[in-house]
Amino acid sequence: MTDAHTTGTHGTGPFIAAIDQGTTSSRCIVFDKDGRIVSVDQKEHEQIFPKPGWVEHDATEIWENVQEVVAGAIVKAGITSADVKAIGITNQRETTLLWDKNTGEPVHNALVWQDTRTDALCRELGRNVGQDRFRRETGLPLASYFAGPKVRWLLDNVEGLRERAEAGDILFGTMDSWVIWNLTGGTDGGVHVTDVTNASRTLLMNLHRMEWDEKILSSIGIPAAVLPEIRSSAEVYGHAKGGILDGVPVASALGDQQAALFGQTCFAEGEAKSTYGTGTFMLMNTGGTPVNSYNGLLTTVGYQIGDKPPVYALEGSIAVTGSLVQWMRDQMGLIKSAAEIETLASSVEDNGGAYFVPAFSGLFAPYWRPDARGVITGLTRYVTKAHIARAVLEATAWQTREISDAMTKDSGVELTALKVDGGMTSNNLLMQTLADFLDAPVVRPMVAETTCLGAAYAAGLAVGFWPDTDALRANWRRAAEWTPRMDADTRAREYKSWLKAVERTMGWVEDEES
Ligand SMILES: Nc1ncnc2c1ncn2[C@@H]1O[C@H](COP(=O)(O)OP(=O)(O)O)[C@@H](O)[C@H]1O
Ligand SMILES: O=P(O)(O)OC[C@H](O)CO
Repeated sequence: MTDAHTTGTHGTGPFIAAIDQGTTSSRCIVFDKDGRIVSVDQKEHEQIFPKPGWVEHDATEIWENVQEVVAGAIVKAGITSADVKAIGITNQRETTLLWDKNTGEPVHNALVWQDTRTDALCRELGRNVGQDRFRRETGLPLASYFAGPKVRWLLDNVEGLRERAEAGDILFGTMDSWVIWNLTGGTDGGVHVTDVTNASRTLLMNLHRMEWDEKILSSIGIPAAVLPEIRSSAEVYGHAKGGILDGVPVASALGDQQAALFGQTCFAEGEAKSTYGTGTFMLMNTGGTPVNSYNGLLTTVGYQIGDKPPVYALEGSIAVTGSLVQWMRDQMGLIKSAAEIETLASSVEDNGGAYFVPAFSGLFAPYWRPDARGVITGLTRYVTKAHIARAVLEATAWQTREISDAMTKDSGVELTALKVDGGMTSNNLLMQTLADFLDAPVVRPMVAETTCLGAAYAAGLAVGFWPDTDALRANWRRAAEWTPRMDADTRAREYKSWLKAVERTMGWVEDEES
């Protein structure tokens, strides 16, 4: 089951270049008209952990890496800017940066989506403003995951910053805004924009009006002067200035999970995808109206193509999945590579009674409990590292099952099949376990790089490279499928044990500690 990517030119073009500014790395992929990969370049950046729970990125390093991978991908493809019809942008969402618009210098490292330093601030806002108000206007629960409280933290903690922000010298952006501003000239006329999908993750955008919500801005304490203009996900925002793609239109921006929804061509209501990387994010297209969640999901914008109405989505976000495998490798030393977890887990028949709930940053969907911490339960002397490896993989599958259940309750749509992508989908045992726990088929497309593909598709639509979404659908091809094999009794018994293990994580962190 290999993915059909190759490197080297497909025909003579033209092409679309997509930049994915992700949590652990930045990459650029060049696609041809059939949505096939022509070339890839990728570079990791440093993860900075100044204190427990704090996670930062150096945005200057990120912008340097972006320029490097763009040049790398173009050179590997053996093409020039004249062959590239548009650039699409996709990005890790929520990661928050403030920079000086006169110098282009970040005022502080970016605060990454996993960073929990705003937990106490969120509790305070919840008491003063009320949880319901945020849910109603923005579709999101008040949580440290989102950008708005991170902006407030920076304004409160970087000396003199609030005055500079109020004077109009400071710009806020998630990574899409930072990359687009720099790409289009930076201090020399760079455009300061974001798209509706990224804006829908800030806790600051009114989900019904697609505008910054003035009342929420004033209750969090963020001056409007720092905010980017909110635009659709597929339109020309400006043109690259300087660099290897000088003059090429910058024509899309989508948060990475929404880009994957787009790349998986989930254009019809009820279609869903789940992306298995550092964390896991399942999104379901819910059409033209936002669906309120009563079961711990997020209501978010799926995409908006130019001046067409926005398409909404329900999202279940899981903070720790692939990063648990990394933890087994780097912190525990139980495996040497991420792929080895499959070999180890396959050496036993089952989990030996052990369950691993990786609530390392609290629990995200459907619980939203910052006070939860990780547990391994059911331990006896019988349990070996192979059983733990199995429990690690099962944790990802059970968390997906919980989200899928919540989605069915909120949307009324029963999952008939799940489209998957991301680094963890190369693990066959995990994919089989997922099909077993969901009791539904799991399918993976030929081009597993759906995040970049989605950004490329949106940019291509904006410049007429592809005529419409039907043309994109025609490119989707199945590479692999896993069908359920587990009997219903075993599934029900195991699910019950999993839910019991989840209960054990709650309330570990006392209020004053977090
Ligand atoms: N064979 C595998 N089995 C389980 N997990 C894997 C495997 N290969 C990669 N991973 C995990 O997938 C993640 C990388 O996937 P990727 O989609 O590149 O993530 P991201 O885009 O979030 O950086 C890592 O956390 C890694 O531990
Ligand atoms: O960069 P990724 O793939 O880890 O995705 C991160 C998400 O966008 C966080 O919401």
